[in-house]
Amino acid sequence: MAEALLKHAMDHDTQEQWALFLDFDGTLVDIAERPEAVVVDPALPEILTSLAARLGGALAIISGRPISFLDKRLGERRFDMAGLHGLEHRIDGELFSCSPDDHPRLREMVERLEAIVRTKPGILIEDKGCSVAIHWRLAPIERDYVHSTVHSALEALGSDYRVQFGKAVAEILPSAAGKGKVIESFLQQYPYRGRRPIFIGDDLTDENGFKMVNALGGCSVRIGAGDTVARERLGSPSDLRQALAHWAAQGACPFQEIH
Ligand SMILES: O=P(O)(O)OC[C@H]1O[C@H](O[C@H]2O[C@H](CO)[C@@H](O)[C@H](O)[C@H]2O)[C@H](O)[C@@H](O)[C@@H]1O
Repeated sequence: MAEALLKHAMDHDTQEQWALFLDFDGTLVDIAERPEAVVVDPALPEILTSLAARLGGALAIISGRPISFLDKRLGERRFDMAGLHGLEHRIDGELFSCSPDDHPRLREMVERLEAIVRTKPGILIEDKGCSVAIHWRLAPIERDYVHSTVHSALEALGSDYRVQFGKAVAEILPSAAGKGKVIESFLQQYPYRGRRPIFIGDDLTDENGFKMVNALGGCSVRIGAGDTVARERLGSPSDLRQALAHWAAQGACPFQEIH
């Protein structure tokens, strides 16, 4: 009994050291044909809530999606989050948002892009206010067309904006946005401060976050195949959900690198 209590206390101490950062698309949920078609496993919000409690609240979703979208899928104001690749974030209920009004040139460009792709069936424009994603998953043949359209748009917009490529998507966003930077800023604030970061993601946009946590001596985990600087790998979102459920229930962190 004493041994069990001691083990529990040690596990508890160990949990207290980690700050967990989780990407959304392709990481917590499977990739779907269209942005709005993603399906959240009904057990996921509860698993994340238990895990956040184990980690003293140091759990945040770090996504390219708007926070408003993630709240609808995971529960209103339930989790700390960074949305739009870090352009907006919410920590301990306090929201720091990005206003589309601060991006008039981007807003004009979104209108132009919408008009341009209207003639191209299968290309989807996802207008996220302070950024815009152009998807070609439904029309793979249009990949090069989207690349060249985005490059022309960027020439017109200038260096305040950059492109972020992802899975069958090119996104135009303010140059300052980046997952590494926002993870670093979470780590300067309670309850993340002083903890060792773990970042789990699946895509090009997550590489920047992996680099940051590697540099900070943390743990980086890539979901699925592909070149990466992440130091560990899991096969699929379903493998990750299982690992997180186990961690939430048993208290043992499933990632080898941090043992
Ligand atoms: O940072 P994330 O949470 O991984 O978000 C990255 C982008 O994910 C979404 O697009 C991707 O998922 C879609 C749904 O599965 C899929 O149809 C698309 O091909 C993928 O690129 C989302 O729509 C973007 O806004 C996010 O930036």
